[in-house]
Amino acid sequence: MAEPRVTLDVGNDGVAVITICNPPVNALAIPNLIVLLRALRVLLIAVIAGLKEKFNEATRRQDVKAIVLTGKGRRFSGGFDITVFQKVHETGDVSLMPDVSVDLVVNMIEDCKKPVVAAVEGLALGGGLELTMGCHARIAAPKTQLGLPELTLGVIPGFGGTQRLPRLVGLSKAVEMMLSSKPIMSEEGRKLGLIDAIVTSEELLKVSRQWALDIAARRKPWMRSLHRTDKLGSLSEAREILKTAKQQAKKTAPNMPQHLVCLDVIEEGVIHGGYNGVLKEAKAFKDLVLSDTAKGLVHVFFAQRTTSKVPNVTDVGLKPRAVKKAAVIGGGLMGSGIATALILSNIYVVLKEVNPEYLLKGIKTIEANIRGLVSRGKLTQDKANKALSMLKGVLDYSEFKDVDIVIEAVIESIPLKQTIFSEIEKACPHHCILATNTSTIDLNIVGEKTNSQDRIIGAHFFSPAHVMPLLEIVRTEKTSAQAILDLMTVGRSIKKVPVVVGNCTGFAVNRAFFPYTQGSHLLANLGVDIFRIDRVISSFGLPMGPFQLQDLAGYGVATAVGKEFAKAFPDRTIRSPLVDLLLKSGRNGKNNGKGYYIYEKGSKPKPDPSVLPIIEESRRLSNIMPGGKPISISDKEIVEMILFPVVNESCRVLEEGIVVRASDLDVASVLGMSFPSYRGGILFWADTCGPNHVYTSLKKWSQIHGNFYKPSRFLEERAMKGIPLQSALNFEMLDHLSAMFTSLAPHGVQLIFLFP
Ligand SMILES: C[C@H](O)CC(=O)SCCNC(=O)CCNC(=O)[C@H](O)C(C)(C)COP(=O)(O)OP(=O)(O)OC[C@H]1O[C@@H](n2cnc3c(N)ncnc32)[C@H](O)[C@@H]1OP(=O)(O)O
Repeated sequence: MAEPRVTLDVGNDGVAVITICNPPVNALAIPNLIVLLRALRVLLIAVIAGLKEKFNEATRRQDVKAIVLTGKGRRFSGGFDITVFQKVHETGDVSLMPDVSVDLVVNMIEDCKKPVVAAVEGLALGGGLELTMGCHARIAAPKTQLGLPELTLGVIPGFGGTQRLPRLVGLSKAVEMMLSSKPIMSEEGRKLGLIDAIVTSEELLKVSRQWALDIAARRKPWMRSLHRTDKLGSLSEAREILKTAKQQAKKTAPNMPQHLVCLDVIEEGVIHGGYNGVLKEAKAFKDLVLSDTAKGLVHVFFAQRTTSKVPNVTDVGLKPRAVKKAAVIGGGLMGSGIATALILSNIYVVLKEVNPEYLLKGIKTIEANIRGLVSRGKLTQDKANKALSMLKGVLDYSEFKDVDIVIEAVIESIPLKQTIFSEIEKACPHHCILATNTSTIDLNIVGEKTNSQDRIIGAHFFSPAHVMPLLEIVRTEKTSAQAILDLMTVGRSIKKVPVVVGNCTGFAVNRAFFPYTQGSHLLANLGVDIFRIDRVISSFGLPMGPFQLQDLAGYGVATAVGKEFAKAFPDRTIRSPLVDLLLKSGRNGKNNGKGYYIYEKGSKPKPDPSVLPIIEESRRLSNIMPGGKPISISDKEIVEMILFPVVNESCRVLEEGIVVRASDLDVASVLGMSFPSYRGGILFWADTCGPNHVYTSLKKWSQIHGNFYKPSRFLEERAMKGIPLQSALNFEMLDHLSAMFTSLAPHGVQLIFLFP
């Protein structure tokens, strides 16, 4: 028999303790369906139903004087069950959302005839925090996380949070908490008035019970948050705060409707009262659940967690080994960034360089990285000192005898890397993982001169390595599952999201995105203004356009990487004279302050008009403008002509098994290339455009502009069969399923595919 998801225990003191039991995070609902047939729709929202049932019972029972609401397993609740959003997205049926805000939080909890106290520990996020705000008091254990992160899922708080949080902590703080989605700790919550008392974990239930009895006996106030106005300030102050917040939101989150909707809903409550605010919130919440933004963000939420599941690695009973000491070879930009990330997570690091001068430079860069975090308030001075005490600079291998992992981060030279790997094979213990941070060189070549192919692995960080969240873990056919698992564990412990990928030129992210720069150069040579291209791509949601990105990376990188890709994929590489011309004219991007843009200290990059004659020259040399005239193109076409080739290459990456699943590439594109998360990642976005539209567009352009746009076989097949690129099903299975459901259709059975 299934365990009850909500329990009720009445003590001798007359207090009913209602406990949410839904590990691991006590999410507030459990749909128990994998495939839904519309005719047989059954959805069990067990926690919500359980809460309603237990609150009914506690209210009815004569022996109950007061109620305490808590969560099992030292985590109050991680909020509403996000898998229900997934079901809504798959079915388009918003009626799957249970009615909670008024039914449960207002009617059963806040307006309950008996006092209700929340006993909160670990975390109370989203709907979890909203339940507590419906209670008449909140007692918390120390260091409990309290937050409303709904905007990161493309929705707004939907159980009254937009109304009660401003009434408990004041409008400014509430707006900040909701728009940033960042949780606060219970200690801050106590100062703000969100929490009534902080007590130890051991005393939490005892104090909460007594608090509830004290309210019942009128020894403590019986507060209904929704009825309060004392912290809202005057109407004119509130209007000013909301106006400023709206202006900010338009600038910082232009493509995310949930920010402005959230502020409108808050405003409704301030002007027309909390209950009206709750009603408007419920409606807006349901509208937003169905938005493309919510679909993309919810997809990324689960996709990110799925990256931790790697077939034949994480499901074969292996245990990760401890990594306490690491060695980083090379103190350049990447090496020092990697070392920074490691020491920040308490991993002891020896940094090796070839001479004292380079070593000192590397250590200084690490110190500057750490200082930067302190000055931005992201790290305390104590933690900074602790991190720096974990670092030792060395010039030889004598410290390598007890390291658990080596990460090599020297320049991209095959002979140098081969020599280093032969040396570290001898200097390190047998269990040590031998990792390289190469972004282009085949791992089999790097390890060719060793007998340790099973522990050779790629640890591909993205620059700046101590900031960017993605870690591509590159495996060859010979890399052992244990080495992969160990590196995944190191990655998570240094707060990266590890994505396991296969070995090929550029691995997953750089390979998928190599057509990004190429496509933008093609458009430039076809006569499209480069600054317009950058503006359009930024409006689409990338942090900067392709030309500004190239300025940032430096043209030397572009040339070196371009050569590798031209060698690996000659059939689909475009040759543009533009970068050579820029280099010849003494430009090297942001590095030397001369690029497509002008870089002045303290101000934003400005388009540099003196680059235009160089672009004209590139157009003249490439000579691809039809009839010698610039093409006419819409903003939408600019996005598509630059990003559809990326989708096309992503399809090849997927088909070749370089990534385990399509959603891994979505996560990698978001975390490694800053592709907008609200578009769900590169392949998810392509599915929203429609594989057939992507295919027919590429085909049309390939007839005009050549092979660069030629659709891949994988894309063609998916487009022809109308199958999403995200779908993990193979073509044979789909043929079989489609035949099966064609035979069922006359009987009125409609399949809702749940593409994993
Ligand atoms: C109406 C309301 O206003 C709407 C809402 O409440 S929307 C939900 C708001 N809540 C959130 O956004 C919180 C989302 N969750 C998190 O941030 C993090 O999971 C956490 C901080 C709670 C815990 O983090 P951590 O300990 O690292 O565990 P994490 O790996 O993320 O999660 C553990 C498992 O719980 C699942 N999970 C976490 N929160 C969940 C939720 N709210 N719903 C469903 N599943 C959830 C994860 O998918 C994961 O499942 P898996 O093991 O099968 O991959």
